[in-house]
Amino acid sequence: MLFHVRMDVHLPPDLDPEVRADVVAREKAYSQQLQREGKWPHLWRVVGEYSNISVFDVESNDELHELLSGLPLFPYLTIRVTPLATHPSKVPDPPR
Ligand SMILES: O=C(O)CC1=CCC(=O)O1
Repeated sequence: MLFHVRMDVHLPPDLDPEVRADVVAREKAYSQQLQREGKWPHLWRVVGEYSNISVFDVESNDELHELLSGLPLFPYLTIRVTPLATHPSKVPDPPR
């Protein structure tokens, strides 16, 4: 199941710089592990914003919720999830 996910990051400006660096480093490691596992196939920066547009490829709503709520940045995120379905006009991917 594919999900479009927008994450807007709201780190408090007065957050201790060491705490900030730690949570950002843990977020990077967590996201890169999920990318390697194929569960987070797209991660894009939104131009001019501290936000990303992502696509997750997971088995269920519950799995997506588990992955998102495990994000180290989760307490600082506004997350909007859009479930994706196949468009009827989509040309099939060529065989590999
Ligand atoms: O910077 C962001 O958009 C939040 C984030 C998601 C994965 C990551 O490493 O940072």
